[in-house]
Amino acid sequence: MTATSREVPTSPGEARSSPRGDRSTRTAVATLFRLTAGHRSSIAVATALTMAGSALGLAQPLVAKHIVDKSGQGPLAWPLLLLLTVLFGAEAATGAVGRFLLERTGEGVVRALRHGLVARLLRLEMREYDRHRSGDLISRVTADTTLLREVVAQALSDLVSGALVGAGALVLMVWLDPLLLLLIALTIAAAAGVVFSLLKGIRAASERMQNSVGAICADLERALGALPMVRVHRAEDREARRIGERVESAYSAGVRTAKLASMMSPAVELAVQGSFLLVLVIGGLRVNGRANSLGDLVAFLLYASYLVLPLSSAFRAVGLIQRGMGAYQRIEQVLALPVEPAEPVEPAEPEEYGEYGEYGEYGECAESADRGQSAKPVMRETTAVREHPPRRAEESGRNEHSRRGGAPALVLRDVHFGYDPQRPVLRGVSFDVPHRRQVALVGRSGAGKSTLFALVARFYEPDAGTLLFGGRPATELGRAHCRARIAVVDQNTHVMHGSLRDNLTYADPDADEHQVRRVIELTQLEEMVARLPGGLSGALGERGNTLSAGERQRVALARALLARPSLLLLDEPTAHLDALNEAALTRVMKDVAQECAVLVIAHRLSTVQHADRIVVLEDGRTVASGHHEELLTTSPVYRRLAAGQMLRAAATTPPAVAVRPAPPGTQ
Ligand SMILES: Nc1ncnc2c1ncn2[C@@H]1O[C@H](COP(=O)(O)OP(=O)(O)OP(=O)(O)O)[C@@H](O)[C@H]1O
Repeated sequence: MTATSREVPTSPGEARSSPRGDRSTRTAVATLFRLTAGHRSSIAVATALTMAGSALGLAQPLVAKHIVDKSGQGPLAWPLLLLLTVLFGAEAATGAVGRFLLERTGEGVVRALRHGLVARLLRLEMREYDRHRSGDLISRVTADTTLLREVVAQALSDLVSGALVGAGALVLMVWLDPLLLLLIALTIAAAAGVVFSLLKGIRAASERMQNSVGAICADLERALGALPMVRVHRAEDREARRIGERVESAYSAGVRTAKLASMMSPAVELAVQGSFLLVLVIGGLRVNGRANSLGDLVAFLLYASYLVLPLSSAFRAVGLIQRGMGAYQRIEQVLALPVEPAEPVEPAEPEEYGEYGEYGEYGECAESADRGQSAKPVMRETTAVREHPPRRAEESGRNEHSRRGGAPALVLRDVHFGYDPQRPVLRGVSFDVPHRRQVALVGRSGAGKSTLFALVARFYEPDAGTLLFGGRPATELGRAHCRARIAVVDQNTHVMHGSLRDNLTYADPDADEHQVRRVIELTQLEEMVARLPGGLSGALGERGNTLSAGERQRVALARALLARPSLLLLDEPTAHLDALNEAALTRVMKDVAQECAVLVIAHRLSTVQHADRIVVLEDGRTVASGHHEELLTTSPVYRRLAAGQMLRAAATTPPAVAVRPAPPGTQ
């Protein structure tokens, strides 16, 4: 079974139609069996073994009865004793194998759930990550499944073996002494009443406990993710208190679960001991009155233990299942979250492949560029990237076709969007990003520039309007194809724990050494690589926090270049750089823009001055577009931006003090 198969709801609609709100034990047991749908053969074998074990166990009292009855009449019946030993050994062996199979089933159920959860968590609709705390989501894959594993492994075997042995014992007890059985049944019914009255509380407490554990993970992640800020503001105690409250809440929910579960124990004990007492007293009286033999009493007592003990473990199993259902409910909530819908895989199109190979012909295009770019950097990149092989041999031929085809790399037509439908962020954005051009996006903070990037990356879908990639509607191309065309370097440059090489080749794991070295050279990371212990194989810390912000940004840019996108999205890539590095990177970007389309969010005059076109965003609308000088005269909004704080002057001098950047998340 996989977690995304029919057994667990995979969409909100399915989840709504599932009996999630129904908290009855019957539903819980039904859920447990539903979860084991892919393990039916193992369960069947385990059940057969358990039945065999039960039969072997049930035969023992009969043999014991004969041994007792015969011992009064003559010498000890050795063959019967031997038979009893064999029966006991065989029962133990079959029981052990059966139990192992059931426990393995429990592990299998949890494995499938974890696979399903991980697959789902990585594919949720972007809005869901805005709505949920990642620490809590992670705890559902770890803490909740761990609890469920214990429940499934233990409760399933207790339920199956308990039900089988109990049923067998019941039949034989009816045959031996129906009256005694009735008395036992009444005692058990009383215990069952107590147990079932406690189940709802156990489930609620367990759910509260798992929620608190999720909150602990989320709050701890919040604090560790912003540790420098926590330290600087001396908030360790405050954070510890905050997380401590969650710990207390988990503790009290755990204690309540334990209290309710332990209240079950006396009820179950009472049923067990009461049953034995009843059998002993009433059965003893009947032996005295010669209604039954002593052997009958011994056999009945043994059967009573076979009935009562498994039933008591079945009661405990039901309690355990309710605890597990608290955890499962949390798992099910995640499995019901909407994921990005699957889209049909588009057949390969000439335009598409052409664009991917373009860095391979960097130099050639630079030479044919008609915009009078400065020769020096272009020449440098000519040699640099000519050695960079196209991804496919046939691509270069298609490149020409695509370039002459001429559809812009990206077109936005009257795009509207709001994270919340009541609060639109984009209210009519239209512009083109032609191939081999650099378009700068400027606007005040909150104007919607990053939101636009999120739409281009298809993290969200526009409420209205159209996005076209290479002349084709984004919806027609499919998300994967749109994303394969782009690379993004944003302000939160994502550097992951792992080696520098892993980080650089993330988009293209098959990139060869030469290609990696070239992008390192392009982004001027050589010095950093030489300094890093282990060089390219050197480990970067969690979120790349062993690097400076500028280094992280250049690593992200190198990774983007290695991906050879047809559209490069840059969010002020020079933001963390000093004047020297800024100038170098600006040159690189200019050259990159000769081979692919570049859309750059700009906060600096130096960035916009190098752009082929500037698009001005104001209140979610494109209000002007053109060249820097042109806009200075035609657009009051742009003039304000350029004159005011929004477009910071190019850094002509490096910052006086190199500030060690805080890890991402604190920025
Ligand atoms: N995930 C989100 N959920 C809800 N609202 C959001 C989300 N991201 C951004 N917003 C809101 O959308 C608006 C536009 O934000 P956006 O980040 O696109 O602006 P921006 O132009 O990139 O700003 P800046 O220049 O400061 O980075 C803001 O009002 C912001 O609060």
